[in-house]
Amino acid sequence: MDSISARQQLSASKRWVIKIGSALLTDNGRGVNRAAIQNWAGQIGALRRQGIEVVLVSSGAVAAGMDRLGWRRRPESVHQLQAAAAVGQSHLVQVYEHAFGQYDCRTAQILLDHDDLSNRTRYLNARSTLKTLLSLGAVPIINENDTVVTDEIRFGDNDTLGALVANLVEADVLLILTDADGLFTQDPRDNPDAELVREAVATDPRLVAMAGDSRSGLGRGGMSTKVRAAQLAARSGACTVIVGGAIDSVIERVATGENLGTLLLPEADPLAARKRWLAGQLQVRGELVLDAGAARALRSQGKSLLPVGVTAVSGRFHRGELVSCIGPGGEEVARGLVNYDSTEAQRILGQSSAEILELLGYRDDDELIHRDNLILL
Ligand SMILES: Nc1ncnc2c1ncn2[C@@H]1O[C@H](COP(=O)(O)OP(=O)(O)O)[C@@H](O)[C@H]1O
Ligand SMILES: N[C@@H](CCC(=O)OP(=O)(O)O)C(=O)O
Repeated sequence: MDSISARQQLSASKRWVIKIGSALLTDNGRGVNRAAIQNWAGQIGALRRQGIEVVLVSSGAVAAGMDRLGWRRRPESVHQLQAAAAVGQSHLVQVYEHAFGQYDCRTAQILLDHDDLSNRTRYLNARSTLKTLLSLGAVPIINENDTVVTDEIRFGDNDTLGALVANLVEADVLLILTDADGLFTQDPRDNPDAELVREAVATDPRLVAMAGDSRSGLGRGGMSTKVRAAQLAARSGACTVIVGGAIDSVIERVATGENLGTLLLPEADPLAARKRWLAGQLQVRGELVLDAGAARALRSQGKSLLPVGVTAVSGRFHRGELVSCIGPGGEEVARGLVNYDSTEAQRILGQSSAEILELLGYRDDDELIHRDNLILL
């Protein structure tokens, strides 16, 4: 993929995770930077009006708490860090709520820990809640649940959390806003000759060697966790952009395809990467039996699965879960994320999509499974 088409693809994307780091948010430790938050909220509001959904992953709780408690240096003790996070987090979300309120955007606070994403039930719950919030037009604001995590269950840095959230909500883009203009060939603070990497494949092993640690004393990961986050995000097909959050109108400009910061791309075609990730990630919750025409439409015509081509439904599943599509001869044809739950699927099977509204009283999608969410086997 060349640079122009990859950048243009950003402008066509529909769901972004935006991660904002501590150094940027707290203006290097001088309390929460309200003006910057106000500015990003305005830009995110503009994205939403263009139809792009945004999930925010915001750091800054510890740094904001330290400022409020009058602490100059980041404490060593876990309990002091947790206390600072508790003080800072409530202040942080209050600033966000006020800022987004100016643009008629609702916000929602979500605090996650590692268990929430590794435990199957909690993972699916988190995913459904986030998707529901997005469908309600709210901007979820996520941070690690610092006050309860222990070292064993810590994500450790919000770059990783941002990438896992991008996987969770199947985002197209992970935008990491930081205090450097992007990934440089060496840490630009020590090396004035370091050059900005404009674009690379996320898994390129040279990137990890370029990326160093954090210097601010506020941020945790530095560039190395950002590169690793891009690799994680690429697994579900997301592009990552690492860019300076203080650049004028940065979010809107990246969204128009402007060549800012560092673009890190998934290796394969993003859709193929995402489908591979889906296949490995999720458990099959049920089965749809297809008639011969539907099996052919999926296999050879690259079509979506419509209810009219389904003859039977088994298992209990929710909207968004993975189901298996079985051909009329009993062979597995495909797997995909289903748009209706098992009860709804029972009621609309064999019917044309035009009947969905009458049968269910509402119609979310015409397809039972959209072809973008289908993996042929
Ligand atoms: N190769 C590199 N390119 C750019 N920045 C780098 C590089 N290596 C290390 N860094 C450092 O990473 C810092 C950003 O990471 P960090 O302090 O964790 O920020 P954040 O709080 O936004 O996560 C930069 O300020 C920079 O000093
Ligand atoms: N959960 C922590 C985040 C720490 C962290 O990862 O910071 P950063 O490297 O600036 O994104 C906080 O809110 O302070």
